[in-house]
Amino acid sequence: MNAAPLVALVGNPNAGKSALFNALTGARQKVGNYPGVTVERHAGRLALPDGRPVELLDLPGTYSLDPSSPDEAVTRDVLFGKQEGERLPDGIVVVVDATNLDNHLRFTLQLAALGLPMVVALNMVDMAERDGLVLDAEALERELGVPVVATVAVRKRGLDALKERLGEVLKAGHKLREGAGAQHDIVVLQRRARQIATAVTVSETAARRWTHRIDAIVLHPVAGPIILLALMFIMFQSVFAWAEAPMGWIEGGMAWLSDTVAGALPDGFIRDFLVQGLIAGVGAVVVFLPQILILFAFILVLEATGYMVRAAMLMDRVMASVGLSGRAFIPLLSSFACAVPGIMATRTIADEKDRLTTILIAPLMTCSARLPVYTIIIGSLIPERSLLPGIGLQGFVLFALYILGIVGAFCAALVLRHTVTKGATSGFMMEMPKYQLPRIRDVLLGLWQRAEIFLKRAGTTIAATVAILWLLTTFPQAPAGQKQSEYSVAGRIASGIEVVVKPIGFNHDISLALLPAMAAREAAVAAIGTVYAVDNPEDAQGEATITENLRKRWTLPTALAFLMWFVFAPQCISTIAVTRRETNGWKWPMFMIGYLFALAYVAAGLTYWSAVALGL
Ligand SMILES: Nc1nc2c(ncn2[C@@H]2O[C@H](COP(=O)(O)OP(=O)(O)OP(=O)(O)O)[C@@H](O)[C@H]2O)c(=O)[nH]1
Ligand SMILES: [Mg+2]
Repeated sequence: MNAAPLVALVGNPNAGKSALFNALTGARQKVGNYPGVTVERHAGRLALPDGRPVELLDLPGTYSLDPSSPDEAVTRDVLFGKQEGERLPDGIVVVVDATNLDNHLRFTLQLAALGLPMVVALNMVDMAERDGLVLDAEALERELGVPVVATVAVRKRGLDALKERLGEVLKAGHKLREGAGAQHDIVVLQRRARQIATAVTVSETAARRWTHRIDAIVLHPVAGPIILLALMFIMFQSVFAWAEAPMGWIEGGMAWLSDTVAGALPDGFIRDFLVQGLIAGVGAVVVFLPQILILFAFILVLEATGYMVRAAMLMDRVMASVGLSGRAFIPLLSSFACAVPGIMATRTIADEKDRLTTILIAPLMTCSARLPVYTIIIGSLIPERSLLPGIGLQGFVLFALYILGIVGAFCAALVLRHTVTKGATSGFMMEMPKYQLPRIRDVLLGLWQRAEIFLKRAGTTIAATVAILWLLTTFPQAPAGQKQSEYSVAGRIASGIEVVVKPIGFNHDISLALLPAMAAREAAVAAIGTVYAVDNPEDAQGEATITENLRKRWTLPTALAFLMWFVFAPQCISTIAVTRRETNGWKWPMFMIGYLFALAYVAAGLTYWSAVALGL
């Protein structure tokens, strides 16, 4: 006697598979209005209209056939007959949520390519109707080439038709085409899903229509990446253009504070320490607050509108091509704020080697602590010229440095994935949220948090670093004719470092800034400021003075080499510490330090010598 045919219920999480399973079999599987309710298979029985029995399997929801978590893997293994003790299913019922058609059709398209006997249950049509969304099930059937039945699982609507169509396809039967459905490019899948969704939509609300129209542009194969690049470009131009005025106010405030403290205290060590050391050092960093806030305002707004997920999707192909998991996008994006939360966010990556690769390249994303260093060097030594009307050279260089970090990270990932962290890549799928106008309150709250983090750092790590640095650069006092910045303890340490970094064009100022930059990268700016302050104590302090001195003491090749160093070098200690914690040992942080220093040294050296050769 033949066993009853086996039919599996598959689909995205929260599509209503378990509800449909219960309705069809009379079982009582747990249903819940959130993804991931069902985490293992459940079997039940139903009778087709002609009386034949069918064994029905309820499976965990999954976004694709490249599952990223163990419960999702159950679904794939069942479909490919790889699940132990389970036979290959004779057919599948794909459950899609009618209110979320384009997201769910992505997976449906992958499944259709398998060639198994298949019926689509267009579920939750009641919810769709309530939203003013009318879908044409017959048109969907034509587009997909498989039977489509509209259902409302919770009201048992459409069940008879579903059973009827299931009986038909089981009778007809198809063979499983192993390896078919290999369309892994989710942007392509998404586009096809969107086309179908648009074709079968009879009417919809204005909000949904807009989401589709915008997506057709921002996910377009050519326009999409251009828009993404343009947005990033505008972001970096604005960092320079809009920050100027508020930076001036902060400078003014710091100058006032410095004058007030200097006026209130008698000449001597304490006054110098406070004015030249602490206030000047912390002030040199705090002025960059507006730039950091502008950068984050952009990122927060893009996140809130729903655009970031689209950007992730656009990047997925690039990420996959260097062997990174699509899930790495969010941790890498957070690393633009700081690598520490970025590295912690890699915990969402299930595959160990994927995760390790992401951790190792996270420090290459340009964290916000590099911004002050970049902008002061660029502002001082890159001429303020227009490349094109409205496009400044300075903003362009900043943009290029960010891009360089990203390119460097991708190259590193490619190499790592073929050597130390060899392994297969898994794709990813994400739910596409509707577009929304960002809520001002949320954006302001996010900015406030960033400002708090930044100012707290300035008041603690950076203040401590500049205080120590000032002491080390002030003592011992240089005899007449000797430079204080060279004679002092810090100066002598720097002279030692200089031996190593001179070949890549670094001067004594830079050598002195490298150590405090390990505590916090921004401290490099403060360190350079301190050098000029101790050498010329009678000069005014602040950004303008640093700029003037930089122009006098640095050459363009040196400045470029220094920028290059900051793109690649593994600086701050916190990143190293969090890497140690997340990888449970010293092996990987050591490896990270080693490869990043090597990269930084070579990149800075190449830049320096090319710039010299070009006569810059
Ligand atoms: N209005 C309406 N709600 C439905 C329908 N089908 C399912 N639901 C509800 O949608 C939610 C998700 O249903 P589930 O059956 O748990 O979804 P699932 O696909 O099994 O989800 P996972 O097990 O997480 O993959 C539940 O709150 C159901 O009550 C439907 O046709 N109409
Ligand atoms: Mg379920």
